[in-house]
Amino acid sequence: MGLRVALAVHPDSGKGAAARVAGTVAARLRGATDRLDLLAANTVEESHALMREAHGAGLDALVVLGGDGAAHQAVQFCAGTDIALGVIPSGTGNDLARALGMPTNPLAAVDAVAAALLAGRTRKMDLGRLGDTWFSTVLCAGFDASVNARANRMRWPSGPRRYDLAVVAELASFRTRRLTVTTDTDRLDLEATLVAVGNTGWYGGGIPICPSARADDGLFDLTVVGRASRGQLIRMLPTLRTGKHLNHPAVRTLRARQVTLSGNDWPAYADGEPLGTLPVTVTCVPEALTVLG
Ligand SMILES: Nc1ncnc2c1ncn2[C@@H]1O[C@H](COP(=O)(O)OP(=O)(O)OP(=O)(O)O)[C@@H](O)[C@H]1O
Repeated sequence: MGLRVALAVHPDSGKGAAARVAGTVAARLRGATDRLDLLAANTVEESHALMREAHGAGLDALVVLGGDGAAHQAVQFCAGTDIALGVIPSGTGNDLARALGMPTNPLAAVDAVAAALLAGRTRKMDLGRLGDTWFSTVLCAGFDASVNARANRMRWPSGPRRYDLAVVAELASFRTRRLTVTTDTDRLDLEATLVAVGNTGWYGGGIPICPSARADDGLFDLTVVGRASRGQLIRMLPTLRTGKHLNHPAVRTLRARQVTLSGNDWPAYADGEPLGTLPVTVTCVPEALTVLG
């Protein structure tokens, strides 16, 4: 039996960017496989059904063409299996692709994925787990999750500027809340602005919120921002893009295998997707995912 690969496409990702390159991406991947199934889905449910079907028929690798939301769906299928995940970024955020060091151009990325398939080049990465749901990048709650929710609702603009505008809009209404962060080694009780639990470093389209996070150390890196005035937050915002926010006196960092966030009912977002409300307990599962490249 030869190399069997499925290409999961979320056509809408990146305002239709995925649909525009899907044909070329499929053609380039086909050359590196013995069989390529195209799974183009316009709803999450349809995407899950197609992935389940392909999975049942035996699959060596699942390559996803889309943004972090599409990758999040594919991770659910590959986690804890031998099916290798390839990520070809064509969304607005692409933070998993960034963490994997994939080229940002989808055509360059497909060439990298095809080369990895041909060479059988895979590596393992850790994943976060919340109940039955896996996440690959950052779980966040508080100000950043409110920004994420608002950015998801916005139709304009596309790209990272959408997050910048959502930040400004959320600043006007956001209130700090009591938060308890309990890890296997620490406990913090504080009036908090936000908390980010990073398996990898970036969220929001390239913001290095947990700049020291590594996906192969079996640990989460946490960034917790305590009480900060609107003025302090505004001054902190530009430093988010450079990782300098960690120097701010309101910022605490922790490293842990397991984390419980409690003390309020903030919504939690992971990989840019809503994952319920606090309290949540998340665990870093070492080497839970095989990735191509
Ligand atoms: N096949 C699919 N069909 C419909 N919706 C999907 C599919 N896959 C994922 N989604 C959902 O669509 C939303 C946006 O998709 P996606 O993240 O791929 O694109 P994006 O928003 O352009 O990129 P990014 O998340 O990197 O900013 C996500 O909330 C995701 O859960």
